[in-house]
Amino acid sequence: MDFLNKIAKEQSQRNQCIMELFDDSERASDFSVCAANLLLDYSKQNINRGELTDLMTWAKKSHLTSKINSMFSGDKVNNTEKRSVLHTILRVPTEIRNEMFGGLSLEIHNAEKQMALIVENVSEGKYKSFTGKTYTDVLAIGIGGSYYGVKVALSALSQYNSTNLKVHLLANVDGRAVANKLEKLDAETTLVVVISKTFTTQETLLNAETVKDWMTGELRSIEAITQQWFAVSSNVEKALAFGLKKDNILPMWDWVGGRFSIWSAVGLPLALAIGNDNFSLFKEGAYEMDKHFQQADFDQNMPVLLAILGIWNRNVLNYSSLAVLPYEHSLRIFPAYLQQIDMESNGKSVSNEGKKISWSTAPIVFGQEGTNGQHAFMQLMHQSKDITPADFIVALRGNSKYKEHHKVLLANCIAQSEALMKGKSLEQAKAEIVSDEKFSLAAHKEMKGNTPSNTILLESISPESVGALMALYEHKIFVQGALWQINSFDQWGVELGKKLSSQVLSLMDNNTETENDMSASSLNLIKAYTQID
Ligand SMILES: O=P(O)(O)OC[C@H]1O[C@H](O)[C@H](O)[C@@H](O)[C@@H]1O
Repeated sequence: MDFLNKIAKEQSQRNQCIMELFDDSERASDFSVCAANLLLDYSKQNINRGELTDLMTWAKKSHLTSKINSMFSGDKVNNTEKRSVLHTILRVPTEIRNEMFGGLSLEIHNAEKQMALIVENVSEGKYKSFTGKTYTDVLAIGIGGSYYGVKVALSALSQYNSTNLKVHLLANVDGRAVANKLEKLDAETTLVVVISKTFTTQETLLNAETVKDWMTGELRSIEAITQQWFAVSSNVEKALAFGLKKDNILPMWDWVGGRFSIWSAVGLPLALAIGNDNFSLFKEGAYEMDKHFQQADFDQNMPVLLAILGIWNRNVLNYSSLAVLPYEHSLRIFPAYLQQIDMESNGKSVSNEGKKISWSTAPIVFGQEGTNGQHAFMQLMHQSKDITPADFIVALRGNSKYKEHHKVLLANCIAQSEALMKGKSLEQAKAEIVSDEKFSLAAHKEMKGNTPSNTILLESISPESVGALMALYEHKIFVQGALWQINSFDQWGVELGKKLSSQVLSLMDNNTETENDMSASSLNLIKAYTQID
């Protein structure tokens, strides 16, 4: 990182205007790249050719190629947990995978077969419920990585739902969320999938217990659980102890990180909605991106470019956030999904060797559907002092029935990236003042501009394009972690809160034996709870 520190110092007085970079007439076409049917236009970034070339050279010198190979070949790149990171092999076509990974490939193949069979039999009504009914609904219980991937892909691909099953997700432990789901469901026709890699996650287990009580109450038999419930977990013992049938437990391997696990049996609820064929296409799209990522030169490599531009913005230009703005209703969950895969992966400050690092890592990722953001937080992006880089994501084709809507959507997407870059000078604002307006109003209308953005174009929303998009960001995050020299695949930072929540729970139950060193603030809050009737 010495190189980055050096250029960050040199750049501290940098006053480069993005618009001026377009004096280079080839910029728009040269600063864009296609892969897996996606197009990334990064010409609105605040970086010139020379700077980009220097960053590429730095990435090469930082052994990025060997780090990429290392991940794909199964080295234990998750060094704190001594695990390989191989979600990518779940997307490799079987014949190629067999050659590369032999025994492991067979294990994957068996899980795929088991999953495809469940999807086929449930959606075709061959698997019946405990009372002999055809399933109408699926309730998937899981949180974090056992939720976001499914959630984002389910909503992105809702137009591809090809079975008659309605899939519902339950992540939040809030009783209101549970009540809200259960009131819509009929125990006789609901199939339940518990997704938990560890099968120890407090929220998931409590939700699962409550749903189990509901179902056994409704159907008056514990046998319903053995028949109507499936689990996806690496902790078979715990899943069995919960009451699940061995044949109904699908594997989750320790070499697949939770937040990268949608490609495994964790994708079961998704496949139950979109069907086996669409699920395969979803993986194929991701595989296209994997091949591109492994083969393309860095200056034509979409994930590498996205990662390096993010590092430029974070570590050289010192921008601390990233707005993710899908101009696409079906991608509305994408910012929330990215928050997990980006911030949980790279929100760290210790190197792989366990040393404190001096550079910043993951930006604060936020966002929502772009059109809605325009009428809310984008005011800040246009006029506050801080610069917020943005990723615009949009599909060229929208809903075929409402073409005019899609034109307006796309127009807004392009206009916002233009406005963020161009801004409006005080002079321009003054020139717009009409005679009965106060001249001082011009200052309020000035817009800072010079805000960098990427635009990612999908031809249309499809299983392949959504798969490719998700793989693109997975790899972007991997590259950033590799260059920041951190482990993107652990999440020790979430542990303390979990431990303290057990202590708090015990105090809430008035358990006087509980050892604690809670602050007076927290003890007061606990007391407030214990005093309600
Ligand atoms: O799949 P599970 O073991 O239930 O874990 C669910 C989630 O909880 C953890 O605390 C982590 O923050 C997530 O990375 C993980 O995906």
